[in-house]
Amino acid sequence: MKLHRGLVAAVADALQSIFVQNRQADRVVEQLLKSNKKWGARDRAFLAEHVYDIVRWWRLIKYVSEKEHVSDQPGFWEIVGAWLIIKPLHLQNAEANQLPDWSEWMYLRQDVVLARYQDALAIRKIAGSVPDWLDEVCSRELGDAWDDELAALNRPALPVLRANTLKTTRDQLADLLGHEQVELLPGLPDALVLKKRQNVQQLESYQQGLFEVQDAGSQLIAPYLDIQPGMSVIDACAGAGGKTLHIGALLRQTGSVLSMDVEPFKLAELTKRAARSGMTNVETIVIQGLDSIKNLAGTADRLLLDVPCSGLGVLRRNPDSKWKLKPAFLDQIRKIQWDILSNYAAMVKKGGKMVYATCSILPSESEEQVQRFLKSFPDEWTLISEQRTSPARDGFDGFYMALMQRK
Ligand SMILES: C[S@@+](CC[C@H](N)C(=O)[O-])C[C@H]1O[C@@H](n2cnc3c(N)ncnc32)[C@H](O)[C@@H]1O
Repeated sequence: MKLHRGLVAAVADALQSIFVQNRQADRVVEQLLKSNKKWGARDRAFLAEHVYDIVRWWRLIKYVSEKEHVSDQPGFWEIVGAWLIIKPLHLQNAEANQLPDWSEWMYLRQDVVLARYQDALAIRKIAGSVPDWLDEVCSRELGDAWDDELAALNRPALPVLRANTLKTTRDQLADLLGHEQVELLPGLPDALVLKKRQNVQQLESYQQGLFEVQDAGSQLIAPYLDIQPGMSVIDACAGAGGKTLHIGALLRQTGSVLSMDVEPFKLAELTKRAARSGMTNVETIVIQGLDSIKNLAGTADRLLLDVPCSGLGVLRRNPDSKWKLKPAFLDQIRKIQWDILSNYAAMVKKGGKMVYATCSILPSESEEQVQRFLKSFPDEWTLISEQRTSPARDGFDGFYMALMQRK
């Protein structure tokens, strides 16, 4: 594809917004696409793909362009140029681009970039493009499995849809979207994978609430609660409601769902999404300290704790979090997870069940928290089962879930 100066400049500007102004990659791309309505489909795809690829391979590209130690303004044009040079070697089936003779690339030496690329391949944290501290933490916690997980987390994920069974079935949805566009996923009764990336949220079927975009790993969590009709379910870290909506579909308008969070704006979004999905048995509560939890002691048949976490299981979708996460945040978030698990469990009735879930590949946020909980409350709680999805093994995002029962 012939390179257009305007598009390359837009990629460089987007990187500046992400790395200098610290903005979220998906927001930056969305805004750029919205404000450049004249770009055709190929241009739009070029911009989105190149921004995400460069964010994903940021450390590797800085290394090959000899900017490894420039943290502030590394020269975004040269970064884009270096990526265009190594991309055909680094990604399968990537189109090669002839770099035009533009002044911004005057000092970019193709031979140096290619030689440094070969050197980089021998150093995991550079070839796999992760910060030193993250490579150390993951390698310590996962051992040899980290190599494969890292490789899988660096592959972009295709969008997975969940048919909203309050309004349709998976087969009807596949008919509507076109069978050539989608694939089924064995073991996930409501899931469809889109064969090609596209903005499905613009489709009328989405506006009508016939489906949600939800990764396959995430679609395993609500069913893990073992929900029966008529139950009262609390989703205590409900956010904008991805799992609340799935719980609603499993309850089939029987029973009730109480969705809680500390962020009112997320619950407001949840309420809108629930209305679109046709779910009528949901209420929301903004958590204001532990009193909100104590008031609900012993009221839930089922409790979902989809706790805040590092998000290291979903790096395929949010590659910029590799650069935004900090070690101190990990310590802080583990403490919050423990506070939630040890305090919120009291909302479950005797004999009721709870799922503790994370989208992290780290045992310290997942298995180890659950083990600590079971050791701290041996007379009250028992583990029924636990499960992990692995980006390397399953091709899903990396989720963890543990099902526990109150004695
Ligand atoms: C992993 S996200 C939840 C995603 C959501 N369940 C979904 O499926 O879309 C974790 C949520 O926990 C919320 N949170 C953070 N601290 C909390 C706390 N102390 N109690 C309850 N929720 C909390 C965050 O605001 C965030 O929405």
